[in-house]
Amino acid sequence: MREVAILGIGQTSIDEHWDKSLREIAGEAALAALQDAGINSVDGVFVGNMMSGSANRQQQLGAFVADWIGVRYADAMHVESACSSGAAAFRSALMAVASGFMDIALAVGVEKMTDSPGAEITAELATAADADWEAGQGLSFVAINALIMRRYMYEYGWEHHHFAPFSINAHNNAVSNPNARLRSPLTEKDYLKAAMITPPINLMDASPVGDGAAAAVLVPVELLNRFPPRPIIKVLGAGAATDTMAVHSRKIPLWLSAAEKSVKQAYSQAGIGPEQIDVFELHDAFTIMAALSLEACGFAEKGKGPQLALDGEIRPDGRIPIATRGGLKARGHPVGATGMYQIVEVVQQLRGEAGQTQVPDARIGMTQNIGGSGSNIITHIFGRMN
Ligand SMILES: CC(=O)SCCNC(=O)CCNC(=O)[C@H](O)C(C)(C)COP(=O)(O)OP(=O)(O)OC[C@H]1O[C@@H](n2cnc3c(N)ncnc32)[C@H](O)[C@@H]1OP(=O)(O)O
Repeated sequence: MREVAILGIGQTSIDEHWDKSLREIAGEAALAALQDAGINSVDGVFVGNMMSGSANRQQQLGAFVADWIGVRYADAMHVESACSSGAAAFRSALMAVASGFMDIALAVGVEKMTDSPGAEITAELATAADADWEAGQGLSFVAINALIMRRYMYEYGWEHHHFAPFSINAHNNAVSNPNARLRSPLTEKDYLKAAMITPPINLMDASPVGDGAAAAVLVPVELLNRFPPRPIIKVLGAGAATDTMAVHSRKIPLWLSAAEKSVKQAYSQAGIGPEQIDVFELHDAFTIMAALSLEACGFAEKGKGPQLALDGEIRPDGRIPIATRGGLKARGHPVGATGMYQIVEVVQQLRGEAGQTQVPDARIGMTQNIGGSGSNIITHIFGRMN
């Protein structure tokens, strides 16, 4: 396998982009990544997306995006893995470049959710759950996560207000991110008085829907000397694992086994452990998911995730900074694009380009993108080499 580096990154703002089509959003991020890389053609295009078939009546996003950005005769494909489609596209591009199948690959994550009315978005999102045993019984993603959070609070003795620091950290970090969906700071009082959606999850525990795209260009490290000098950000480790589709089939519903398995693969490839991670963009689609992800990745003991947040250790100056550009909670969660936003943001941190929420001396960063309720989890670790 060849070592792989990130040559360029690009992203759009996350918003209700009524003025832009699916192809325009994807193209904006892809062309920004090519421009950042200083190139105008690639060998392969991998496009992560979850719901364009139903929300935008458009499939075949590999050819669709390649055509729009003027890349002809490339190897191009659409990669779908629910909310982890973005990381799945990156992983596909990584395998193609690492194996030598291609030299330059473009990974794009795109989602244009707000073409659908709210009730339809909820139903489209629920296609990532088990159709027979969850969605078909009327469970939305908010409801599934509410059941998990309620059980977690009961088992480990936490109360709702103990989850506030996850949301406050995310919202406060998003204020200085020009691409974030929600850019207002948040206080504990705001968190506590937010509208209840599905108890115990209120509006400030949930990520918002939105439209956006993010992209990255991957090249083998051995070819970097063809390009002008730049900060070298290398992929140090990658892992992926699945779990049962329905949460009720799991022996331990409060433990993200797929996160544990995928992160172990990534740590092992990188030759490091959680103590070496300087910044972690995790999948805080709901505050409970942030707690579970921190535990499964070795940053907190089982049932103790909220303590890290209460102690301030998740802030940019803390032990394990998370959601440094707003996370899914406030940067936004255009589902199939989210995994690529996480990667772009970690690259920004390692390049020292994260502005007011820059993590001091960040050298190693990790991303973790969750599909379904933990049924498909993809982890990547990146390192700054110069
Ligand atoms: C594995 C996984 O990733 S699963 C996760 C998949 N994603 C989800 O399930 C999405 C969860 N979120 C949602 O479904 C929706 O955002 C909801 C239900 C929380 C809110 O939706 P709606 O009630 O339709 O909100 P609506 O779009 O009408 O917005 C109303 C206001 O709330 C704000 N808002 C909407 N969502 C959020 C949010 N999550 N946090 C904070 N503010 C929000 C809007 O900006 C708007 O503000 P304004 O009145 O100042 O303009």
